[in-house]
Amino acid sequence: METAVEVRKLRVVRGGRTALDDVDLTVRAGTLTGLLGPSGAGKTTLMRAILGVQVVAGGGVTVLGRPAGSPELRRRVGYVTQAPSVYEDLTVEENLRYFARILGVPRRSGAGRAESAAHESSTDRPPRRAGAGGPRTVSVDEALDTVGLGGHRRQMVRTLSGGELSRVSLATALLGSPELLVLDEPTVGLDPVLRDSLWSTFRRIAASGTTLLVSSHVMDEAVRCDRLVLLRAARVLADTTPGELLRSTGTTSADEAFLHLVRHGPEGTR
Ligand SMILES: Nc1ncnc2c1ncn2[C@@H]1O[C@H](COP(=O)(O)OP(=O)(O)OP(=O)(O)O)[C@@H](O)[C@H]1O
Repeated sequence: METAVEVRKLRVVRGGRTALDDVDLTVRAGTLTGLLGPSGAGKTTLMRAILGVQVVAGGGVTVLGRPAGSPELRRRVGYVTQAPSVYEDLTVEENLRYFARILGVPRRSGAGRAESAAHESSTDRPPRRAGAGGPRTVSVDEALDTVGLGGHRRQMVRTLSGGELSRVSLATALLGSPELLVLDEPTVGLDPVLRDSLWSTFRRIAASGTTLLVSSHVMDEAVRCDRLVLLRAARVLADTTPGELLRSTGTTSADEAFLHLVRHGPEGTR
């Protein structure tokens, strides 16, 4: 399988503190990878390095076959930070149309710069990934449907709930039809029902072939991922699958598994 992100011997120092230390990581294309770890573990720093906006002290990051931060990756990689990046005094649809115009994305489905998928329904399919036919454009309608905000399109952003607001930011990132989507703690502060619904959205997006890297400090979200990378104190504690994590630690929840790894180290797994 193709590699979307390759991190080798990455070392980052921020404000005199080692934020990442000798980090190796491979993210395979088309997978949903969870980046988990406690506050301060280095998750945001690693994401920033993948985006190419982090000064690094050693090692390197390759994204979609190019050095992280290469100009040509700008359209191919989407990033949603913890801070909402949409305009409060516009409606949901106005925000999306605004960002679509900047990106040169058409309003309607399938009519973009890409050739493919002109007949895809906008309601039951997530945005599709670039295939042999070249990059495909995700329309405003498709992005709204994918995040389940079709019914809120005329609502002012400032009146949305926290979960809806997160999903507007996610929808704007989908517009560029990124091959890699990097989401920094998208479920923080949301209730379990909303978190569950967002994770279902991530799974749908991944099923369409997009690579997702999603950070969280809620360990139990780990089970929704194809792969898990556990960070602790600037280092990778484990790079595994949810099933293997539980099996190797002899635990029944991701929280317990993490505690087991902290106490006994990766070598202490059964
Ligand atoms: N500008 C900075 N100056 C000094 N230290 C910093 C700076 N930015 C980050 N750090 C430190 O680097 C370490 C990693 O931070 P990072 O934001 O990557 O953690 P995180 O895992 O994303 O945490 P959280 O879950 O709380 O967002 C932390 O110890 C943090 O205090």
